[in-house]
Amino acid sequence: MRTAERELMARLPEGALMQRAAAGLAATCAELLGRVYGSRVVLLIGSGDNGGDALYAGARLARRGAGVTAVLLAPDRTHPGGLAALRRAGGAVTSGVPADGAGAAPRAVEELIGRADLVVDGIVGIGGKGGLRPDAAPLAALLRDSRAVVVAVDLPSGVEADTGEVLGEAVRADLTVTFGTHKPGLLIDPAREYAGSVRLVDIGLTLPAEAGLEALQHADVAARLPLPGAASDKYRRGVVGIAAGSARYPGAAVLAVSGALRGGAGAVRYVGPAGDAVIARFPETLVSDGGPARAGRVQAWVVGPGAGDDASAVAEVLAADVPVLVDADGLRLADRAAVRARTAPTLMTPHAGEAAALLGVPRETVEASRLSSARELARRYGATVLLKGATTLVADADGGPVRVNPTGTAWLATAGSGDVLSGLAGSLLAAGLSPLDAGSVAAYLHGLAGRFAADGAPAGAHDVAEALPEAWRDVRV
Ligand SMILES: NC(=O)C1=CN([C@@H]2O[C@H](COP(=O)(O)OP(=O)(O)OC[C@H]3O[C@@H](n4cnc5c(N)ncnc54)[C@H](OP(=O)(O)O)[C@@H]3O)[C@@H](O)[C@H]2O)[C@@H](O)CC1
Ligand SMILES: Nc1ncnc2c1ncn2[C@@H]1O[C@H](COP(=O)(O)OP(=O)(O)O)[C@@H](O)[C@H]1O
Ligand SMILES: [K+]
Repeated sequence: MRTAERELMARLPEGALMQRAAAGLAATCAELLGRVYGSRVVLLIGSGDNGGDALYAGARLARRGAGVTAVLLAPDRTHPGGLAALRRAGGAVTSGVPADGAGAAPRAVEELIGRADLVVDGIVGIGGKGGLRPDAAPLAALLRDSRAVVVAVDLPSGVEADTGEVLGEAVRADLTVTFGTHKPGLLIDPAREYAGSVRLVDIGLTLPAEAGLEALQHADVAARLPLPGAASDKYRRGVVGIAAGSARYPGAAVLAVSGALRGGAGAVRYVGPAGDAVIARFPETLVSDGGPARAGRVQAWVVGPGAGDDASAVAEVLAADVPVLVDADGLRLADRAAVRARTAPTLMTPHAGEAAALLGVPRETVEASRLSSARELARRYGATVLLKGATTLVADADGGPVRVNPTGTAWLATAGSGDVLSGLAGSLLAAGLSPLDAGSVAAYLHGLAGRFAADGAPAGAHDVAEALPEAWRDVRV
């Protein structure tokens, strides 16, 4: 962002970029207010350009008849042009600095925020680090109890722009207006949750071709879906092997197969102790006795869902010279050296708890730092890692762009939905997708299917699997 901004700024008249940002911001605020004239708007203003954006937007609203007051956190270092514009437009200004530099915001500011219809958070944007400082933190705390709509400028102040971490107090916004491109902090939890809905304002930047973080869209997924052609047969489409389930958890096998049948492979082979349950539900499954090594040929393996303590199946699968997806119990049973020694691709699909166990850190650490956790796991195991949870991330071992899934929904937090995902992703691997594509396309379809299956009401994992064809069709339109 900074590089792209510098290049563009050098070619444009001074302040042009900020005016574009402010115009987009003001338009969104006006839309949220409905009636601008007579509305009460409070601007929270830090010392940088983020505050400048907010001040210019505030000036636009004041010219349309809003009562606008700017609360300055650094009265001596406020963006001068923005402040002058607000004053010219008839806006008011007050200090937001706590009496002793920390603690509570001034009483007058508390009252202002209490009466506001809309608050614009221009405390800090991409220039901030380390959570809000003690002088700014009380303002974020005040917003939590306010009835006003909170609009964050570029990012909710206090979240880490590059990682999605939240290191201390941060603003919780209803909506964030961001400029140029989405920042990781708007896409990855926990920060994502602070942003509310996100609106992107194009300010004319030329962005680098390769980003640190990528989010597939419908067209990207459609282009990666394995579709049968005239020359296809079931073997050419790919056979996926599922080594899952146990006497205790036969359902995991059924659910993994249900995902695999809807992932584009031409056939699904099942090995394990839940063959009867699988056949009863899905008669098209090729069930074989004996371990993975004695099953027929497959183009990819899925091992682990509900597998209990069968370490031998995991070892046999890891020894196979085809792409392998390791999930759930398989992650616990897999030997790290055996994973690292593999020459065919490996895709690991831990949730935060499993990732924490693999990294030797508490679960909360993984949840608080998803991006670095996924990258670190991928690096340590020399594998592609799909980290499940509120935000699903897929990281390759080579450190290239990480894929963030934009379709997830909390309705997916239901037992067995991860088993569906692993079957689905394994099927895509068997159909020839790279682990990065298989993982991110699977997460995308799975998220959509979760939304379709739930549609505002709880859905079980089997409902998610049954909604996968609808997700395919939706993506292909
Ligand atoms: N460049 C452009 O063309 C365009 C840029 N745009 C906009 O500019 C924004 C970036 O502006 P920026 O670089 O001035 O930084 P910014 O985010 O305002 O914060 C820096 C100030 O905050 C302070 N501060 C730091 N950490 C803090 C903390 N934890 N808690 C509290 N305060 C903290 C720190 O203060 P200091 O350390 O000096 O005391 C510093 O002065 C960007 O997000 C976008 O909105 C758009 O207009 C489009 C065109
Ligand atoms: N809060 C959430 N928001 C979005 N998706 C979630 C959330 N919690 C869990 N998920 C998704 O639900 C699935 C759960 O998988 P997993 O944890 O393996 O459960 P199980 O082992 O019961 O199948 C994953 O795809 C995960 O990304
Ligand atoms: K902000």
